[in-house]
Amino acid sequence: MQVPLNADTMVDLVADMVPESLKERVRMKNREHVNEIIESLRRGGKEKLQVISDFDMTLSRFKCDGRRCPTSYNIIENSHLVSETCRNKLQELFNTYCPLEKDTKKTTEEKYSLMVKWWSDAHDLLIQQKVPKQEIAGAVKESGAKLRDECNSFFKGLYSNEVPLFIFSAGIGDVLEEVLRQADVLDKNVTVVANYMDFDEKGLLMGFKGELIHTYNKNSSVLADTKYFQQQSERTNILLLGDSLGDPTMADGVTRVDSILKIGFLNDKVEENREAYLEAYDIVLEEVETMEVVNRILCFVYARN
Ligand SMILES: Nc1ccn([C@@H]2O[C@H](COP(=O)(O)O)[C@@H](O)[C@H]2O)c(=O)n1
Repeated sequence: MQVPLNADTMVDLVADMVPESLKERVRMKNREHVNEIIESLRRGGKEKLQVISDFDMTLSRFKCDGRRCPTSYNIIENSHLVSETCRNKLQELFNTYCPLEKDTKKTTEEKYSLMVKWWSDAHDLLIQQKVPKQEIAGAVKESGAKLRDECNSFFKGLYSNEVPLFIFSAGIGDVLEEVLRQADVLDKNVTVVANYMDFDEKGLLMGFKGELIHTYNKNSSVLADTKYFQQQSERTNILLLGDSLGDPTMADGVTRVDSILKIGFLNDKVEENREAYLEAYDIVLEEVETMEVVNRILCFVYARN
């Protein structure tokens, strides 16, 4: 259900943030509230802003030319770095657990242990393959992984306006960093927390570092080093970007939040998932492969002087 804007009291900023071509695919449960948050982000300006984003299927594309794009795990899984038997087992895991991950009828508690099992089994299989560090860049190059349209402007805008970007991902850190490096957007304002590979002295995968991060523990519980958010303590306005129902908790570790705008990319099974996404996010972008709406909001914030 969409709440009508009270035209007497509020300028409809959202109208300027949504290009005509995307109007039908941008939804909000409460447009008035979204207007209020955007206005309050603008008042704080770029100095008060920090961005927290998921990676797979949020910064990276979900589909390209009608075909699914790979996640950071799929990039390794589809490459020559794993045997065919291993690939089949990883795909079996994906086919079993991905629908459970996306199931909006199950609670987070119900999904939690299933996700731990998925990630742990996949890590075990990858470790058995002794994936060589040296060959990750080649696998990324050949993978067909792509960032969303207008992602370059998104990254470069944040960098030139000195706005920090925290990428909080349950994907493979080494792989997603390489995707960003090859797109030439891995700048100094970007911090990544993800599942990083651990290599032996020969550069072969022998484990994963730190606590396992999966879709439903992307919150302060896995941020062993809380220094990052302490360093950003003056930045009390948050723009959060995600694609799953686990992503809205990514800002839980932020020391103080004045305003937060949560934007969710609903990539698949739109009708079925719409209600749950409208509950979880302030703005829902349905099958939208571009960062245009996000960039317009950011430009509006940068423009304050
Ligand atoms: N073995 C696996 C485990 C997870 N995935 C998918 O990767 C996504 C991870 O990362 P985010 O950047 O979105 O946090 C996750 O949503 C899983 O669907 C996978 O492909 N293979």
